[in-house]
Amino acid sequence: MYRFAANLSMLFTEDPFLDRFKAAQDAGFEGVEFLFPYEFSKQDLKARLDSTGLEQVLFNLPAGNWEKGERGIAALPGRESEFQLSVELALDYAEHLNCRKLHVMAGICPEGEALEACFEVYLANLAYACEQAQSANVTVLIEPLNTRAFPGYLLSHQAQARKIIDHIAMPNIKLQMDLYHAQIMEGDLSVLIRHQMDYVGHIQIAGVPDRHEPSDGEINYGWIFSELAKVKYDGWIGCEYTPKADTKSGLGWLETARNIFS
Ligand SMILES: O=C(O)C(=O)[C@@H](O)CO
Ligand SMILES: [Mg+2]
Repeated sequence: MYRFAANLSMLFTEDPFLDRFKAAQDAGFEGVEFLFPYEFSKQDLKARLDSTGLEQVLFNLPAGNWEKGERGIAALPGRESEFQLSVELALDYAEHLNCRKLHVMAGICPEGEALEACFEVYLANLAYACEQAQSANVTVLIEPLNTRAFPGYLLSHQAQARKIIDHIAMPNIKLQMDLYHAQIMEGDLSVLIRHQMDYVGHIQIAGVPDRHEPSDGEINYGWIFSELAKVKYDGWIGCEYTPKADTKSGLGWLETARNIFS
């Protein structure tokens, strides 16, 4: 049966970042994920994992200048050396935190650059990242993002991700299937899940349209969890949403899910 990971970039933000590990443990999570660990030392992060017994499930490679609107550099021509350094840094953290999954963000094709040129760089960088990650037993994940929240992001559809994974043709590249993004871009989630399952390395969830608790909005996650059980998904489910109020009071949905699927 799948396990739930708290996304510490979005959950428990009532607490300072390093204290969110304990908050996640207290709330019954078994694992954590987050966007970027790099402003903290890997030793401090490891100490929090050790003291809570939580598993570090996933984090992202550095994604360029986030404040200035960058959303990844893997597809940005001219940034290849920076990308290679980012792979090295992320793998160093992953090894220390015993983390087996890294999300590589493609980015937004800069104005004036041809889309084809960005895709060419993206494919070459992904192949490089997979080669580097292979000996560390790390899987590289790519995630289609919705264009409402991430306008111009290069990867926005599930079929596009499958093509890329087929093209790279390495055993350690998989799909990060975020059902919040998939619902906004495509819908028909039950069929999508059946269709994509062989490619999936990680799943994330949130309510649609506002990215609040999974129980809030148009997706029936009770139904989705049984669909995942039917296709024998036994990986992690990353809880990547912005709580409507405080994190803890919004966790009723998790208790319900655990009761049904334990
Ligand atoms: O926003 C998401 O969805 C993610 O999973 C992030 O890693 C990218 O912002
Ligand atoms: Mg996501």
